[in-house]
Amino acid sequence: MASGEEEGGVDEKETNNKKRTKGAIATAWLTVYNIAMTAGWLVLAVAMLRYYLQKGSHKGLYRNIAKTLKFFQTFALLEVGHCAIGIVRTSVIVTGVQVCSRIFMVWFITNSIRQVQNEESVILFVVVWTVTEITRYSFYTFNLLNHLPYFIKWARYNMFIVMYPLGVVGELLTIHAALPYVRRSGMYSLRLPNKYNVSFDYYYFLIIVMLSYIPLFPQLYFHMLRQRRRVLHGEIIVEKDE
Ligand SMILES: CCCCCCCCCCCCC/C=C/C(=O)SCCNC(=O)CCNC(=O)[C@H](O)C(C)(C)COP(=O)(O)OP(=O)(O)OC[C@H]1O[C@@H](n2cnc3c(N)ncnc32)[C@H](O)[C@@H]1OP(=O)(O)O
Repeated sequence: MASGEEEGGVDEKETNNKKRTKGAIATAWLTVYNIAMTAGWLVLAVAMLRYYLQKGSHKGLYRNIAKTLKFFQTFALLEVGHCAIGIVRTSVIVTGVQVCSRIFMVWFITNSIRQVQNEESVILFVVVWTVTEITRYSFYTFNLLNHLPYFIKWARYNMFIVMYPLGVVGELLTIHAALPYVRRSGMYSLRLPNKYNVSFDYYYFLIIVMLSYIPLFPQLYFHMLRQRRRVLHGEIIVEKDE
C-alpha cells in the first residue's frame, strides 16, 4: 500500500506538516506531564519512607501523605482526556476504569472514612500504586525523549504481573474494612421517605463496587498482558475496543 508521503500531493504535505506540529505540541505537553507525575509520585515515596523510618509504624502515614496522594491521583484524570483527544494510543474505557477506580478509592473510601486510614491494606495499595506510577511515568518520559533504558521498559511490562493483583487485594480489603462504618453511619445514603422519592444505600453500593472487580479487573490485566507481548516480544495485537 502506498503511503501519503509517497504520493506526495501538496494537500497531503500540508496535512503531514499539521500532524507534525500537533505532534510536537502534544509531545511537549506529555513530556512535561510525565515528568511532573514522576516527580509527584517520587515525592510520595520519599515522604512515606521518611515517615516510616522516623515513626517506625504505618499508623498516621496515610494522613501524612493524603494531600499529595489526592492531588496527583486526581490530576491523573487528564489521562482520560489524553486518550479522548487522541494524543496517546490507549483506550478511553481502559484508562477511564483504571483512573476512576483509583479516584474512587482515594476520595470516597480513604478520604471519607477516617477509621480505615490506618489499615495495613491502605498502605499496601498506596505503596503498590507508588512503585507502579514511578515506573510507568518514567517509562513514558524516557520513551518520549527516545532514551529508554531497557530496565525501565522491562519493569513497566513485568512488575504489573505481581503489582496489579497486590493493588487489587489492598483496595478490596480496604473497602471491606470500610463496610461496618458505612453501615453504622449511613453515610452518602438516602433513605425513604424523602422529597425526591429516591433511596440509595452506600453500603450496598460498595458491595456492588467490590463485585465489579470480578469482571473488570481481568480485562485490565489481560490488556496489560497484551501490551507486554506487543512491546517486549513484538507481537502485533488488534484491540477490539479501539
Ligand atoms: C464509581 C466507582 C467505580 C469503581 C469500579 C471498580 C472496578 C475496578 C476494577 C479494577 C480495579 C483496578 C485497580 C487498580 C489497581 C492498581 O493500579 S494496582 C497497581 C498496579 N497497576 C498497574 O500496573 C497499572 C497498569 N495500568 C496501566 O498501566 C494503565 O493505567 C492502563 C490504562 C491500564 C494501561 O496502559 P496503556 O496506556 O494502555 O498501556 P501502555 O503500554 O502504557 O501505553 C500504550 C500507548 O500509549 C502511550 N501512552 C500512554 N500514556 C502515556 C503518557 N502519559 N505519555 C506518553 N505516552 C503515553 C504509550 O507510550 C503507548 O504508546 P505506543 O508504544 O506508541 O503504543
